[in-house]
Amino acid sequence: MESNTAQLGVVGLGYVGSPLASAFASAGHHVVGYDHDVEKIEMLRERSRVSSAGDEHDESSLTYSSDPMCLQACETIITAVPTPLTESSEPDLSMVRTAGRTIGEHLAPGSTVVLESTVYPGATRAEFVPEIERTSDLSLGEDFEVGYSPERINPGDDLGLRHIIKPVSGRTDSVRSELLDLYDDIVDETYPAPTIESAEAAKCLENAQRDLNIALINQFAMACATIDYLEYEDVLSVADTKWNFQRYNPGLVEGHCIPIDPYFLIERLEHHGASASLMREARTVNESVTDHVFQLTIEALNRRRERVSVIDDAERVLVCGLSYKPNVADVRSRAKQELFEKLRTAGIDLVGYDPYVNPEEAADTFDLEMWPSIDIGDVSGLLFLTNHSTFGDLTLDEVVERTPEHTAIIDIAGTFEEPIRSDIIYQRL
Ligand SMILES: NC(=O)c1ccc[n+]([C@@H]2O[C@H](COP(=O)([O-])OP(=O)(O)OC[C@H]3O[C@@H](n4cnc5c(N)ncnc54)[C@H](O)[C@@H]3O)[C@@H](O)[C@H]2O)c1
Ligand SMILES: CC(=O)N[C@@H]1[C@@H](OP(=O)(O)OP(=O)(O)OC[C@H]2O[C@@H](n3ccc(=O)[nH]c3=O)[C@H](O)[C@@H]2O)O[C@H](CO)[C@@H](O)[C@@H]1O
Repeated sequence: MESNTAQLGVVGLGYVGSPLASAFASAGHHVVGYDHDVEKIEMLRERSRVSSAGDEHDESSLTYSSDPMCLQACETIITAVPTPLTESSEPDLSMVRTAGRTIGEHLAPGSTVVLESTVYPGATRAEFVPEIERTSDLSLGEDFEVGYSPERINPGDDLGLRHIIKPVSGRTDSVRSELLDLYDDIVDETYPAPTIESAEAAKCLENAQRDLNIALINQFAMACATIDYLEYEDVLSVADTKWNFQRYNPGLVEGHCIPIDPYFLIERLEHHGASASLMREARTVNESVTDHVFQLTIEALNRRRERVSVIDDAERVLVCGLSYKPNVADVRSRAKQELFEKLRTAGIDLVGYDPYVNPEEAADTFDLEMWPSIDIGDVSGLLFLTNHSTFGDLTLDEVVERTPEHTAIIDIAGTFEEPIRSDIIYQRL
């Protein structure tokens, strides 16, 4: 593997940027990872020191810095900074613009800048490039070039960066060709996106489609709750036998992709006077699951109250599963924050249990006392929100044995598949 003398810069060393920097370094590139979070840089440097101690790993192939001057030596700069939503669910590209300004301040003429952040179609040229030009006094096309390549890594999945087709686009065919060669060093298959805008839009559409599919199942499952002869699990098990039925499960739709990316496309379509009603309705349905879960939890606790003689005023519910999806540690979740606020407002005391997450991070994120298992103290209910594989080791009988009598089990995640005993208070989505 020939060593590349050109320096490659990665701006934003999070879930996307950090693996990207490592992958390019492992492929022989000289990479500098830049992040404005000093603590993160120190953590990455320490991890790099520990991992390379004693082996011939060329530490110089990947260095980290919180000083943006490190970008001056870079011929290619890849940017992966956050693109969250505002409180009113509008795209917030402020970090993309700030990163553009920082890059512009240190951009060497003749360089190529690539944006990987998820943005609305048109944003690379409309929001990112102008900031680079503003602080660099350089002109796109004359002094530097730009490209866009969406990120499709799937946290918690072994698929990994290398095995996911990577769309790559550039301002010109020649820029795209150079970037395809670059990304071919780290992924098995790249795809030449016709334009930057097609790559930006594809990323949003992929996740909007997933959101829509999940919304269909969520709306059907919530409807089944009012139809006594329909169990949505039964219906899904039958539908799943059709060769082209795509299986989705009902639940809280969380994370930093699916609940967010559709809004980038909604904003852009409506900006141009087109309808995005289907995507909007899917978001409305999926966001309504939070209140549905709240109602189910209260109803289950009320059913418990009818059975227990002594009613303790402050009922306590143990939330099992705090990460945004199964088998990941990432607790970034707006839906759970909203759900917990509703439950606390209703006087419910919450504690948490999740073997996958960092307990301090979860405690801090959700203001929760974290328990190391399900039977640390008295509870009125167990609320299963994330279907971690390890929860599959629990049986309903074991849960009943290890918790106080008449504990309500609200199984939103579909953790338990065994026949439900009539003597326990059990609620599915
Ligand atoms: N996390 C995923 O699984 C995933 C998947 C696909 C796409 N994406 C997209 O990739 C982008 C990055 O997401 P992420 O999950 O890696 O975010 P993250 O929050 O994990 O990491 C972002 C990093 O960027 C740094 N940063 C922010 N502004 C900066 C600036 N101006 N200069 C330097 N560093 C800066 C932050 O300190 C942080 O370390 C987002 O647009 C996201 O939608 C994420
Ligand atoms: C690069 C990128 O953008 N990658 C995305 C990433 O998305 P992600 O990490 O956000 O994970 P998702 O799996 O989409 O889950 C999101 C939320 O939806 C809930 N959910 C899910 C399925 C279902 O049937 N019912 C549900 O309720 C789940 O619990 C969670 O809260 O990986 C997906 C492949 O997994 C990709 O396709 C998708 O592009």
